[in-house]
Amino acid sequence: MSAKPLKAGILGATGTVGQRFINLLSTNPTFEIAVLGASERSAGKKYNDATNWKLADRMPENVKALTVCVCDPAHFSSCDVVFSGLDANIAGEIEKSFIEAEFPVFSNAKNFRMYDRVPLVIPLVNPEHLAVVSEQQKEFNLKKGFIVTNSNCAVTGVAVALKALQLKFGDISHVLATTMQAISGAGYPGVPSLDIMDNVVPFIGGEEPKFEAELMKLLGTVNQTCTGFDSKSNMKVSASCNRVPVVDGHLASVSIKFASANPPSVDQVVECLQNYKSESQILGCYSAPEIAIDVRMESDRPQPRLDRMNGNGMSVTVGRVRECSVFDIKFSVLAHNTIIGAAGASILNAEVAYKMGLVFPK
Ligand SMILES: NC(=O)C1=CN([C@@H]2O[C@H](COP(=O)(O)OP(=O)(O)OC[C@H]3O[C@@H](n4cnc5c(N)ncnc54)[C@H](OP(=O)(O)O)[C@@H]3O)[C@@H](O)[C@H]2O)C=CC1
Ligand SMILES: N[C@@H](CC(=O)OP(=O)(O)O)C(=O)O
Repeated sequence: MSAKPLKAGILGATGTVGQRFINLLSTNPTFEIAVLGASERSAGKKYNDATNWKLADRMPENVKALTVCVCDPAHFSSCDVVFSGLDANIAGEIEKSFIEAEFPVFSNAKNFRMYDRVPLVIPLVNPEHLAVVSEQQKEFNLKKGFIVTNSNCAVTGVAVALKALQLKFGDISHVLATTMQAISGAGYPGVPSLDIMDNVVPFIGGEEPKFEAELMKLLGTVNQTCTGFDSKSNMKVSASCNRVPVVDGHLASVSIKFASANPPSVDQVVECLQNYKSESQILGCYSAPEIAIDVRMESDRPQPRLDRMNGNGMSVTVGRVRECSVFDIKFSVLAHNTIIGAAGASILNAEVAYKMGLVFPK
C-alpha cells in the first residue's frame, strides 16, 4: 500500500449512501475524501449546509467546509477513484461520463449491474469477478477508467451465505427468499411515516426481479475467456420483498435446496458458514470484517436492532439454521443495507481492486 492515500470523489455525497461513504472513508487509511458531488440543488453549498446528516456518528470535521459541486468529471480531476451513491434516475448518464473520463467508478446504483462486461461484486462473495475489468477497458478503449458495481442491498446477505454453501457443497438448485427490508433502503425521506408505522408494505417496486437476476450473476463464475460471466441461470430463485418499520438492516428468511442428492446436515451447514473466509479477508483489506458470517445459535437471532452493526456493519449474521420440510435447509440472514449492502461494499471492492493493481494514484 502506498504511503499516500488515494484521493476519492463521492457522487451523491449528500444522500443516505453518500453519508455512509463519508462516515466510512473518514477513517479509512487507503482513501482520502477529496471532492463531493451532488445535484444542482446542493452544488455551491458547503457540505455541512447542503446535507441533512442522518447518522448517529457526527459529520467528520474535514468535510464540513468542502463545497459540493455538480457531478461533472471536470471538477474531479484530482481524484484517483470515484464512489457513486447517485439516484438511479440519473446515475447512468453521470457514471458513464466519469468512466469515459478515465475514472475508476465504484457504484451502488442499479444501472450497469447486469451489463456483460461489468463486474457485479460483493466483496465477501465474488471479488474474483474483478478480473473482467481489463476486458471492459479493452472493449471501451479505456486506460484507467472502468465501472464496478455492488449489488442490490436485499440480496447481499443471502448471496454471502449461499456463496459459502455453494463453495463447500456444490450448486444450489432452488432458493426461496422472503425479505424484511429497512426503511433506509429507500433513501431519504423514503417511505412516508403514515405508510410504514404500524405496518408492513408487501411491495418494493422492481426489487424482486433485481434480487433474482443479481443472485444468479453473483454466484456465477468468470467465463473461460475472461470476457464476461457465466451466471447460475439454472438456479431457480423466487424472492418476496417487504418493507418493514426498521431503520437499518435487511433481514431475509431463506429456504434452499442443493443440487446434490446428498445435501449437508444442519450441523455441516452451520460449520461451513462459521468457517467461511472470502478473498477480501484473506487479502487483508482494511474494511474486511474479521468474521464474514456470524452464526448465532439462539432461537431468536438475528435481529436488525441487535445485530446489524456486527463487524462494524460489514459482517452478515445468520441464525435459525434448520431443516426444511419442502427443500433441504432454511435460515434467517441479516445484512446492514447501507454498509455491507452499499457504501461499505463499494469501499471494500475498491480496496481489493487497489491490491490487484486496478486502481492506482495519478
Ligand atoms: N439506501 C440503500 O440502502 C441502498 C441504496 N442503493 C442505491 O444507491 C443509490 C443512492 O441511494 P440513496 O443514498 O438511498 O438515495 P438518496 O435519495 O438518499 O440520495 C441520492 C443522491 O443522489 C443525488 N442526486 C439526485 N439527483 C441528482 C442529479 N440530478 N445530479 C446529481 N446528483 C443527484 C442527491 O443529491 P441532492 O442531495 O443534491 O439531491 C443525493 O446525494 C441509489 O441508486 C440506490 O438505489 C443501493 C443499495 C442500498
Ligand atoms: N431498493 C432497495 C435499495 C436500493 O436502492 O436498491 P437498488 O440499488 O437495487 O435499487 C430498498 O429499497 O431496500
